[in-house]
Amino acid sequence: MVPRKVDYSLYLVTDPYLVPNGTTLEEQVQKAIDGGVTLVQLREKDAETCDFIARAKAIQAITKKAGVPLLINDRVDVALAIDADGIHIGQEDIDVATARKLLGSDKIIGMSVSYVSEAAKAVEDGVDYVGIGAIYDTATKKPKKPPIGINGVRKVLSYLSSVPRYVATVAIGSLNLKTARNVVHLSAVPGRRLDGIAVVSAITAAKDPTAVSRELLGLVRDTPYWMSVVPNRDVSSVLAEVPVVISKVRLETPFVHNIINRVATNFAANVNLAIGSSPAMSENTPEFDDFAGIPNSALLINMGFGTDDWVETYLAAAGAYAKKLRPVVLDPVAAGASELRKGAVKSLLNWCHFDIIKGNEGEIFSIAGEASQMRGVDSTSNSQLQKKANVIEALASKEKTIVILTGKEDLISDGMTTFVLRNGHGYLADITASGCVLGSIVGAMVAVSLHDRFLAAVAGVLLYTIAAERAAVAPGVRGPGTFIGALIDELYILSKATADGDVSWLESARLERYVEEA
Ligand SMILES: Nc1ncnc2c1ncn2[C@@H]1O[C@H](COP(=O)(O)OP(=O)(O)OP(=O)(O)O)[C@@H](O)[C@H]1O
Ligand SMILES: Cc1ncsc1CCO
Ligand SMILES: [Mg+2]
Repeated sequence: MVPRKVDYSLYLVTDPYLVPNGTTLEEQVQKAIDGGVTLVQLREKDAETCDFIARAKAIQAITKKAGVPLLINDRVDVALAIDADGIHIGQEDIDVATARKLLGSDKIIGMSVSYVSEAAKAVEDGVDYVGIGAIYDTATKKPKKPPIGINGVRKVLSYLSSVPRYVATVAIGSLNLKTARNVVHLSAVPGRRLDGIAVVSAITAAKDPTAVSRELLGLVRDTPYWMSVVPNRDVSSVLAEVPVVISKVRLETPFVHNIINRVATNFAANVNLAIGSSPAMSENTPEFDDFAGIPNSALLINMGFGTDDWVETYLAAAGAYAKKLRPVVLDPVAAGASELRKGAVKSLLNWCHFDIIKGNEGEIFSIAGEASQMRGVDSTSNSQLQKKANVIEALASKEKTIVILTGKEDLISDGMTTFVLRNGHGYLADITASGCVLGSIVGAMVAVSLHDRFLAAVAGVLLYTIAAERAAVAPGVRGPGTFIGALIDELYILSKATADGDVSWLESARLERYVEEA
């Protein structure tokens, strides 16, 4: 028999304990289907068999009317009793061969998997789909295994792309409005992406399951802006747009939420004001949703200080901005300097998407898994340009991000185009937090230039490094101390001049497109 075509895009998995007071599971399922749920799994871990079957019949009346398939969790007998469309089984449940024999070839059989080895077994046994997870820590089910994150999904998808038979995939485990978009689109590997997401609490416990379902379906189906890269960018056309971005910051006063270390806090806040953006420094989780909801907001995560709960704070913040479809910049300060930092960056890249990642050579190489000479928070520069360019192109492609690698020369890549920028002044390496502050400037730029993050990065670096050149020779500047004040002044002067239409300062821009020598 030809397998039926199932739409896995938005797969509701029910949990009777999560239904809000004053409503019923049946009502929640109906509302979820009204919002676009494409597949339903009835999960009743504690129900008596007679109650399970009664409820299954009630749910089936709803799903049948809508033409949505209904699967039963774990219980082949219940599935047979109501002639459901299939079952979902876990690693410790009935084996696939027995289930298939009982159900027949035209029923859907799905299985939970966490690793490639489990996926391989499930494929061999003949399942129709695998539920990959748990992606995040999930409150709805006690995790038996550590959550696998976006990288775990990538591994299973890569494996499945090499299998001749098409086995469908959904991700499961804390998929919600904050996480779904990143998981679906960031986990994609060449030739293969998730068919959908399985959602438990975000829909079952929702006050408005229709609205949540509709929004989740959009996140699954709509390709986010960060999946597409403009090919063949040339210096002159990017340069022509730089003043537009810098002016927009001054005119629109974007809100830049900095989660930043105490060394850099005051400097970064003043620099934001100098270029016309509106800074807020906060690590207070309960206000993140409000901040993310401010129009033209952007988030900078600067992991300068390692506190006990830092990763949780960063994840909460990145999630809040992801939900509002607002940009997030990562400054992985001293990313390779300690095991703690290596682990933190790894977690962040496994759970979140970043629009821009900015770091010095040591930091970026560490994230990319490349050896470098880095020690402490200082960068070194003994890699060849080519090596740097190759590393950041690969990192940008993989993470669907823009990478800025700072140093005497700054390199910026979107994975396809790489620019080398040669402005700046040695004083920038003699003061603390010069890199941190650049991260905050780039946050302001990307807040007004979401559709072109590469341009935002170029605009931020040019404004900052040319301001530094001018500050270094400004009257009264004698060294790093006086330089800091002059740098803030020059950022203010150049930003205002640009908004007033005077862009002559950009004539000193020294940048070129990096082209690998044959
Ligand atoms: N020797 C230099 N000459 C010119 N510009 C420089 C030089 N060193 C750094 N810069 C500039 O300083 C800025 C910060 O880059 P850098 O690589 O020093 O960051 P960082 O080491 O992460 O800084 P920090 O950790 O102090 O915040 C960039 O804009 C870069 O272009
Ligand atoms: C010096 C220092 N220590 C932690 S963060 C920071 C600022 C520069 O990265
Ligand atoms: Mg430095």
